[in-house]
Amino acid sequence: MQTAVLTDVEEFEVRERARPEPAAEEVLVAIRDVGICGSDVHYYEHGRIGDYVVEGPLVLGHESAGEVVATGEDVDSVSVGARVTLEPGIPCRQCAHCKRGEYHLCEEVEFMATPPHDGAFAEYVAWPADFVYELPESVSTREGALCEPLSVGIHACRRGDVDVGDTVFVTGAGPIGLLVMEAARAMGATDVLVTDVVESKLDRAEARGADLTIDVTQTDLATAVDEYTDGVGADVVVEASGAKPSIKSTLDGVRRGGTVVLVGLADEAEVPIDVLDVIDNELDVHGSFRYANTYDAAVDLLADGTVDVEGIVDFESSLDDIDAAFRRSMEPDTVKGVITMED
Ligand SMILES: NC(=O)C1=CN([C@@H]2O[C@H](COP(=O)(O)OP(=O)(O)OC[C@H]3O[C@@H](n4cnc5c(N)ncnc54)[C@H](O)[C@@H]3O)[C@@H](O)[C@H]2O)C=CC1
Ligand SMILES: CC(=O)[C@H](N)C(=O)O
Repeated sequence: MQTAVLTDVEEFEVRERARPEPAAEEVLVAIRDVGICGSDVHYYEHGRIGDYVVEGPLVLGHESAGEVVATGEDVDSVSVGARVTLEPGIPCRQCAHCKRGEYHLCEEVEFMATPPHDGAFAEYVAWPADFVYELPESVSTREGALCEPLSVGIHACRRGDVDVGDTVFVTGAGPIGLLVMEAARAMGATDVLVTDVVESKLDRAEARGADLTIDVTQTDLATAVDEYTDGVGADVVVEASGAKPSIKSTLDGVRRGGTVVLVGLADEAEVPIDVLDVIDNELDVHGSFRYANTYDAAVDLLADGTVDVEGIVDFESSLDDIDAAFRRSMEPDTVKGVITMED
């Protein structure tokens, strides 16, 4: 089978590898669509993300979906021919976190395309049957692949306890910010405010239903949020840019007693925030890391049309053109590219 292997910084090779055999509890999936995530692009450009260093050939890609073509002998939950989306993190299933249901916090999790674990830019992937989710007919494999970033959005909104009638303020209109916006709407938020520094990203957010978009290079964020909320502030702020000034500004947008959810990963781990502000205004500040127990909800939201992930996709490309696809993904206007493999 063909795989796109990252062999060096900014260097892919499309290589032949042996097709994997599914273990007893696994299914073999013929991959159809794989989204290109910011983290894939980061590994491509820099060969590392923080302490995760690419030390050998690595297959990137963790936003994937395809068709089951074989099942291991113990699998009865899914059949050959089913179209499925693959949840990319496999936990140990034994530790205290796994047993509490917070399996995304498992220290032993093996996450696709996070060194040393290979990802899904490959014709076939063998994957545990309990971490694939069947797609109904109305959901394409391209949409199925985007259950991954949608899951990040769902989890962030759950962390923020987004509720009916809330005003949610999202900083950063990349794929994650846009899907936080979609998830917040699905959970009942009535007003969604979005910031960015790139005009086309804000146009996209507006076209997808943001009630107010704020270009923070032109407009003072605190004033804009104040005006929109009659001086109250947003109930929930979700930081989805990873930009240091944006992280600091979350406290300017949230109401007293409100919640800040930090999703964006800053280049530097330390970003000073005003703790007196947090205490005085009794803010809840939550980290949000990946997701757990979100895929069923993501598939349902796509199936009934509550959430539209197609609107974040800019282009589709093939495994053979993966290098050009990654270069295009590095452009500031691009939100999401998808690698598609024909059957
Ligand atoms: N906590 C988690 O589990 C996860 C975290 N992430 C992180 O979330 C962040 C967002 O992910 P993507 O949407 O894929 O990234 P992205 O880089 O595509 O989008 C970030 C957006 O923020 C905008 N931006 C830059 N500076 C800004 C500022 N000062 N104010 C407002 N917007 C600003 C950029 O123009 C861009 O549109 C990244 O930091 C990523 O590493 C992504 C996935 C999972
Ligand atoms: C941080 C990322 O973008 C990636 N999706 C991950 O969960 O590791």
